Amino acid sequence: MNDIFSPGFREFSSQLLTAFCKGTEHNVVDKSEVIHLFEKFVDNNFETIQKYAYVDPTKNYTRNLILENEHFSLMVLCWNPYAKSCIHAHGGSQCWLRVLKGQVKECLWDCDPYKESKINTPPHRVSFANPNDVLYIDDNKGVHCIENLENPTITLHCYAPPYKSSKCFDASTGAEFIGSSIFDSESLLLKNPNLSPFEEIYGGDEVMEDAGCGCDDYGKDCSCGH
Ligand SMILES: N[C@@H](CS(=O)O)C(=O)O
Ligand SMILES: [Fe+2]
Repeated sequence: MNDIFSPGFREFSSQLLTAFCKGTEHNVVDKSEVIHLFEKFVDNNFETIQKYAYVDPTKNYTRNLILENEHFSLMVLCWNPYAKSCIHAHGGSQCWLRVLKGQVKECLWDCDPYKESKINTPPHRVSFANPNDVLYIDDNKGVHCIENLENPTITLHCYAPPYKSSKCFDASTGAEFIGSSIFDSESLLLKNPNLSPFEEIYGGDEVMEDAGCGCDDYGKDCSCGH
């Protein structure tokens, strides 16, 4: 394991590895076990994780890899205000997203990504996730897009196993295309010349206000538990 990792990272990484290796025969991991590991790790290592938070102000969102092995990848994503990912599947991986700072809106289409060639309906479900909330998705659950509202936002993602490309759908036409997952930084090595630390661009550690639950937007379920 690389020396840049703090003891907290090493412990978390080895616990994740244990969880992912023991999986089931279909290689599917107990979601709640990973959520529990996320909670423990983030609560004790918030400042270390923030060191990975680099931003390219010209992009929707910036992808910063912390670590990757054959079982999982762990990354910090930084979302500029009003950034949005395309509607996408996750290449067969299980995905956990925890909000560290700010807020995200998730639009979910409850469909089989590999049977669809176009997605041009409103989402089936919309949820909002605030600091400490965890969203989970895999291709059986459907496809999603993540949107950031006005607050600059940082999220921690884990994908098991890692995926390099996935099926995406154009937000305006609904047409499918393949998107590649490119990293702007990898284990603190900057790959993109436009990167600056999140704190330099958006300021320090002021507590972000809980923007509340917007589950009435589409009158459907909300994962916030309201
Ligand atoms: N899955 C996306 C982020 S999100 O929109 O869930 C990615 O890895 O880029
Ligand atoms: Fe995603």
